[in-house]
Amino acid sequence: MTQAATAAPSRTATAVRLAGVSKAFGTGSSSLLALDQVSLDFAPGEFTCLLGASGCGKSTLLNLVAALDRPSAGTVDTGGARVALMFQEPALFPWLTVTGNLELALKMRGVPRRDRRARAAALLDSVHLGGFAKKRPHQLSGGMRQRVALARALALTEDERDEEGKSTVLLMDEPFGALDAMTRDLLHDEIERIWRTRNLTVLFVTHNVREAVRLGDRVVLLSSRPGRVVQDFPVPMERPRRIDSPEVSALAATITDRLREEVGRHGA
Ligand SMILES: Nc1ncnc2c1ncn2[C@@H]1O[C@H](COP(=O)(O)OP(=O)(O)OP(=O)(O)O)[C@@H](O)[C@H]1O
Repeated sequence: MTQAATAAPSRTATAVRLAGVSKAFGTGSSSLLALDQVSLDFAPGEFTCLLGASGCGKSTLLNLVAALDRPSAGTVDTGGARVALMFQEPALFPWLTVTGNLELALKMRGVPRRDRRARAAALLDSVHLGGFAKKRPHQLSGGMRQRVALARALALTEDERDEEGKSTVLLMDEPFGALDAMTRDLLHDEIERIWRTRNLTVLFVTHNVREAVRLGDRVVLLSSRPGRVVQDFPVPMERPRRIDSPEVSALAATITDRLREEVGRHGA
């Protein structure tokens, strides 16, 4: 990840910048080009949904932004922002209580012991789970576990220094993919509220086109093998949006047609 010593003028308008990013796995004839020359800018506080057929490199892109992997070419610049990642599976520690899971994340962030209990309680309140502090993950529903996972992702961006004005980057890899439609609807409202109040820059991967239009300020469509940006759709509808509204359905239909074209082209 590029960490420039001095802030470039563009830094104020860009939370994450991918410039000419390619990622190949393997070498020689067995090498696979997962991402090819992807250039994307994400503004601070912007909610972007990434869509594409299976295998188009969406998770690879998130991994690069999280610095879990390095690009084969090009640069990924987060300007030193705090980056948190949330997956489809909540992956909580089953032997710890809900509070224990959050306190551990806060400890990893360097939050002093004396502050952890109160910070964990505040995080739990922010995802409306204040009454479940002492429960263990298996005692919660799937939706509740994802709320805890969201609180933990937010905990991983907490810092004892209160750095005003720095947008936190939250990477979400199909976080609601395993949930039923009603729970997912509720969590859409939750994530939208938290995104607004915390001024998060969100990169949200999904296979669900309506979900992308419900949530995103923009929807970026990627092609497969190699992953390239096919089209960047702005989502102009006012919030709050309903996933089953005619406006969301109409734009989702347009994007689905474009996605089908891409899938047809690549036989994915
Ligand atoms: N560590 C790896 N080694 C080799 N190939 C990989 C590796 N990680 C991903 N790939 C390949 O790179 C391509 C992109 O994978 P990636 O998981 O990023 O796609 P995706 O769009 O997130 O897929 P899905 O929607 O199915 O989750 C795929 O062809 C995948 O097989």
